[in-house]
Parts: sequence; C-alpha cells; structure tokens
Amino acid sequence: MNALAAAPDTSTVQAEAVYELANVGKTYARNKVVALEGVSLTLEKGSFSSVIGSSGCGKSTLLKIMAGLLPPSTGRVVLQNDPVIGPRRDIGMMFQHATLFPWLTTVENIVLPIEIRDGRAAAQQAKTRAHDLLDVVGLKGFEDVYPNELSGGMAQRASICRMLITEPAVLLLDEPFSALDELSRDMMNMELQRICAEQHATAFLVTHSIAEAVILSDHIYVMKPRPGRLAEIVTVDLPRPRTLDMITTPKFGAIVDYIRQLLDKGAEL
Ligand SMILES: Nc1ncnc2c1ncn2[C@@H]1O[C@H](COP(=O)(O)OP(=O)(O)OP(=O)(O)O)[C@@H](O)[C@H]1O
Repeated sequence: MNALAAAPDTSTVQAEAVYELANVGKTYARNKVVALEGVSLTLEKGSFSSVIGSSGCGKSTLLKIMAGLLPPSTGRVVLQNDPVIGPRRDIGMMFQHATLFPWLTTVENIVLPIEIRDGRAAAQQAKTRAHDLLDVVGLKGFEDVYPNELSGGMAQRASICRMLITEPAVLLLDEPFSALDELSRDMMNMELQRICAEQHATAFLVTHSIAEAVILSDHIYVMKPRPGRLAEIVTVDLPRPRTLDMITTPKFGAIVDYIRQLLDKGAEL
C-alpha cells in the first residue's frame, strides 16, 4: 500500500534537516549489551516522528543519546549543524511523570528552566510568556496553585509549558502520557499535535502504543531488538490536523495492522 514506505524516505531531501543521526550504536560497557546498532535517521523541521518497538529494543537509549545525556559508542548525532556532545539548550524533554517541584507554583515551575539558565530577573520576565503558554494548554486560572492541586493530565500540560518556555528546536518525548487514563491521553495527544503545529516544533516520541504513534506521526521508526536497530520507517499520510475519529477509519486500521505485523516479525528474531 502506498501509505507505507518500505525504505527510508528519500523523497523529502529538500526539507530542512534538524536532527541527523549517522550510524549510531551503543554498547553498555558494564554488561556488554549491544543496545543499539547502526541507527541512522534524519528529522525534518516541523515533523513529528515516533519510535516504537518491543521492550528492551533500545528506544530509551536512543532518546538519551539524542538528548546528549548518554554518549554513543559509535556514530554521530548532529542537531542544527552542531554535534550533540552533552545536554543542550535547544533540546526540550518530557518524561512519563510530570516531575514538577511541589514547593513551586505552576508558573514558577514553568519558568524554572529560564531561572536556572539566565537568572531570576529573566525568569520574572518570562512569566508573561508562561501565562500565554498556560492559556494555550487550557490552564488559565491555575498559574498560582501548587502541583498537588493539579490532576495528572493538568500536571503534564504544565510540563509541556515548561518544555516550551525555552523555545527548544526539538522536543524529545519519552512516553509523556502513558501514566494517564485513556481518555486524558487521547485529549493530551490532540493538544500536543495542536501545540506542535502552532510552534512549528520538531518532535520525536517514544511510545509503546501503535495507535498513538499513528495518530500523531508523519514517520514511525519501527525498531527490532537484540541488537536494537531500525527495521523500517513507516510514513503515515493521513491528513492533518488528525482527529480522534480517524482511529476508526480503514486506512488507520491498515497502518496499525502493518506496524503490528512488523513488530511481531521483529519479536521472532
Ligand atoms: N544503564 C544500562 N546499563 C546496562 N545495560 C542497559 C542500560 N540501560 C539499558 N540497558 C540495556 O540496553 C537494552 C536497551 O534498553 P532500553 O532501556 O534502551 O530499551 P527500551 O526499548 O527503551 O525498553 P522499554 O520499552 O522496556 O523501556 C536492554 O537490553 C537493557 O537491558
């Protein structure tokens, strides 16, 4: 089927490359586990990509290497033409749990990265932007409450604002909504899509959910385990903006089935 590209997509080389990984590999010295082997990929500006694969196939390792939190054993990672050799200001990250500081209000949590980076006066100035972001994610009126007064979904919305306040070039998302109930998760995914489109953000999501990957992504990187490597890049050509009712369409179902088959094949290896 045409919606599915069996090989890395070379038809869009004109688009601006933001992230480039070339032959990235990782062997953990302690237990000699080859977690990743020969991973090469390019993320284009404004694109949304996901990585999916069975447990232990190296997704988190890949994300940590992209974030500069873990050095690769082989290969190189380049972001905006600069090699990634450590944590960077132009990388925004979001994890499964919101990790807001309980002694800071919502708005204080959001401007914290600015305070750490540029000092208290800059953080004070950034509060206007923080209020705007809170408005975008539907948290107007919750600026001055403490995290224990926010629901799980609201705390993740605040985390999105904290990630966006530094205007990162790329968003690295490690299962950000997997701790939420299904309804909240669907809603947050639609919010994430809207925010990414508004900010023209380049996003890379680790997920265990095929449906989540399909509803959000332009490209899905399917990984195989032992050693972790890219098996295939699936291009999702559903129109944008994506809506939750697309989940019930035959085309959506066909893409999900195709990825499930790829993952089943990977598990057999
Ligand atoms: N710090 C570490 N030291 C040694 N081995 C590690 C370390 N972190 C991960 N590994 C190993 O590397 C492989 C890939 O792990 P990784 O956490 O990247 O996989 P994953 O796809 O994110 O898994 P999951 O979906 O379960 O979160 C696994 O075999 C794991 O045991």
